Amino acid sequence: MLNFVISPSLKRFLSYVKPYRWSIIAATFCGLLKYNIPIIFPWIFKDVVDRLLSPSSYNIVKLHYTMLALIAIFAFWAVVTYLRSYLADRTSQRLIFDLRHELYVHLQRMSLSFYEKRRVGSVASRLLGDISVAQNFVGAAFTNTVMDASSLFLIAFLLFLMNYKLALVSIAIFPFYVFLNNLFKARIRKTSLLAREKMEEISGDVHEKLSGISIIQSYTREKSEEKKFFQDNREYLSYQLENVKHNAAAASVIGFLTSIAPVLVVWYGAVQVIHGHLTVGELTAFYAYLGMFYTPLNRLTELNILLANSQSAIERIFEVFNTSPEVVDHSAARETGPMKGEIEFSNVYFAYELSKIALKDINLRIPANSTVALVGPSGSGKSTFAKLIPRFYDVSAGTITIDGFNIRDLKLSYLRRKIATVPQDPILFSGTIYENIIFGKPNATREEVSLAALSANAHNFICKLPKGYQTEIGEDGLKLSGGQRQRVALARAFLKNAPILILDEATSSLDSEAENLIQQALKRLMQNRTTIIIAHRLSTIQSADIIVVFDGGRIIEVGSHQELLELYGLYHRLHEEQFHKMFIESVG
Ligand SMILES: Nc1ncnc2c1ncn2[C@@H]1O[C@H](COP(=O)(O)OP(=O)(O)OP(=O)(O)O)[C@@H](O)[C@H]1O
Repeated sequence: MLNFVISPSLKRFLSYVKPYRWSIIAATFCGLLKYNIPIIFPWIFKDVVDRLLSPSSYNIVKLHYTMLALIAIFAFWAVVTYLRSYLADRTSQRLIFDLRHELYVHLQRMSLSFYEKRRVGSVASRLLGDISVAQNFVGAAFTNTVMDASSLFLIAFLLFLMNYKLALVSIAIFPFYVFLNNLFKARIRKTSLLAREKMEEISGDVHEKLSGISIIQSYTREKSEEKKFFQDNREYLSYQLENVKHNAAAASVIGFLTSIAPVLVVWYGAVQVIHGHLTVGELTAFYAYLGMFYTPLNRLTELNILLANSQSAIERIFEVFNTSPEVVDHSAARETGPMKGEIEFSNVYFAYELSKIALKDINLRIPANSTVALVGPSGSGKSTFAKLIPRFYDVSAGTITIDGFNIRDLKLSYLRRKIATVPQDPILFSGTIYENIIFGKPNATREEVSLAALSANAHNFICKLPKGYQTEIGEDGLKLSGGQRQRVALARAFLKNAPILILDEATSSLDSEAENLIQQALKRLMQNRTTIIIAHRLSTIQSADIIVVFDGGRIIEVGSHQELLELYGLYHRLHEEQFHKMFIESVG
């Protein structure tokens, strides 16, 4: 009935279970008592009935003692029941806690490439959903199997002990029961799986479409979206209806079998009583045991599904655990004290995938405290170049040094502490504005936070908010404008005060006042540090010390604005195009 293989993931899962083995053994032992103690009752009931029916052996004092003893036994049963549930559930909850914690720690260390290959929702579902499903493995495999198998065995033994012919009659139904039960379960499982997969697809879709509702409305796609949802929903309905059909059939067929089993017992048993081969007490006990047979039998037949589900959850969890971060510290990685910020790329090549090289033969020296602007057509490699500096990816060939040290020889935490990144569309987390700014330096004082906000031109707008720095932002809080978000992000970078700044210029255009405030803040932020700007608008970077022009993953021009214009190359062309566009926009 049970079929599971000990895969490497399962082995690793079991290593998490190991510290709790004594609790699991104790829970299993209590479970054995919990499920087997009640089996005493029909046996005693049989004696009581038989003695009552034969007044010669009637002993009222013995009856009282027996019943009192039974109450005491059931009081003990209550204690082991408590212990069984408490120990088993406590163990599995602690196990989930350990696993979830370790998985989260592992996820935090995973390299960017890991997240780029997966949907965040699916990673989160492993952290939250799969771990809970895996928990069943402990309950089902370790405790239920032993408990249920032992009570089945004990009941069958008692039945045969009382009357082997009646025992054979009573279990004659079970092979059919197990066969039909498995048959229906397999069908129900198949349709439930299809339904669950469909629902996953639908919820992914709904999530995506509702987040992008403005696009749907502006392209007036409501009707076609409605139609697509209707089709998906109908497909889901058809799986569910199929399921309903199987469930109903299973309830009727299985119900029929479980109802006729006692009828057969009473029928054949009554004949045996009439012929004097069986006492009434024994028949009553038979009847009661038959009822007790179904609970463990049912659970054992369901165990396969439970084990299959929890095993696939375990595989999914350990698939993440078994993926190691690509970018890691080597054993001799070190910190080197204050950083000046001179960056040098030497013969750097980089490919996200083997077949496609994103950066080719990059050689560039960026002096400390200079401002370097990266320009070039979309997809030419600017962002990739910037991502290599904090080692979000490791170079495929060549070296990158900072102050003469290969960045691979520096501790990752040290390297990243020395680099502040301001992305195009800054990410602010749910929480207060204060918490968002202090993200840049968790031990900063209030004065440092306000100073950073002042430098980022954010202090004034924050003070005007109803709760100032303590205003909640994010999903349930205040929605900040694009410009305000950027200034909060700049305040974060001011607070971090790192010697290297990587700035991905925002592409979305802001009104001129917001733009001015940001430009002023940026000028301040760029002072006295090495700044790398991924530029999308050439107008803002003319004063950069070095402009680097990328095309097709190569650096094709390097120089100041004036020098590059005089080259009449790609920069000149891009510059002409942008100014032409701006001119058309301003007159049109
Ligand atoms: N995570 C990734 N996985 C695979 N390929 C990628 C990834 N990110 C970028 N690329 C590819 O690498 C090349 C360089 O992309 P990159 O983002 O560096 O260009 P870019 O110059 O910054 O472009 P843009 O100005 O549009 O942001 C492109 O061909 C792009 O398709």
